[in-house]
Amino acid sequence: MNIQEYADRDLLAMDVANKLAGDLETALLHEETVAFAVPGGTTPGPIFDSLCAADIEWERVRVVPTDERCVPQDHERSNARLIQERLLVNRAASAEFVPLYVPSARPEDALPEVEALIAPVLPLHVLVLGMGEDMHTASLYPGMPGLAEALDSDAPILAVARTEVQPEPRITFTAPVLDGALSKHLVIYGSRKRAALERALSLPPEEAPIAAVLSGITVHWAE
Ligand SMILES: O=C(O)[C@H](O)[C@@H](O)[C@H](O)[C@H](O)COP(=O)(O)O
Repeated sequence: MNIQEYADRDLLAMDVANKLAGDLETALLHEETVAFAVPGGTTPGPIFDSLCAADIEWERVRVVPTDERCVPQDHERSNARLIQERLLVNRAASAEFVPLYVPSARPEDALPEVEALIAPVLPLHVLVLGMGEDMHTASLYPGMPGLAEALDSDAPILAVARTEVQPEPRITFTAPVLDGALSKHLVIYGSRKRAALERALSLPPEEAPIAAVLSGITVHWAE
């Protein structure tokens, strides 16, 4: 793991967008199609705003969420909506979006259909993650039911029940899929998340799920 510090969040967003464009371009030299996994939340928007204009062969890029809230794509909490509105515009509009959520009575009922959608996309080539102050990443939360499975499952995705910290059920990539990405980036802002990351270095993934994906990752941090 290496940490790159930035003077402010704007500089971070522009530089990370450039680095991601470079990673995607490199992957496109070796692969016919490239899988690019991105998080939801409040952090990635400005990076997307810069990255969407990158002059790369977006038509060969498949964009997939690292995790998804089980809500309709037009819902304000949908990661698919965030990605469609902020990343898949401008030149990046020609990329293919692969959803992690499809409507179903229960999230777990949709897993076979979603797995069929993502199987041709895997493995992940370029990955961006966020992290909460509780050291969760994607929808892998400390102490959540099913975390042990999510940390070492052979299944690429899991349905995660709603908890007090997340108001809706989710679908998430499992830790081995995220950790196996060829190029991994974590973007965090502020001293509290920086301290949480430092704590995670000495904790097991069961207590700090981010610890399951830190090998070889580049951390981008601004206050
Ligand atoms: O669907 C999500 O919410 C993300 O995938 C989640 O893992 C996010 O990256 C962290 O919760 C950090 O969120 P912020 O960027 O809002 O701090």
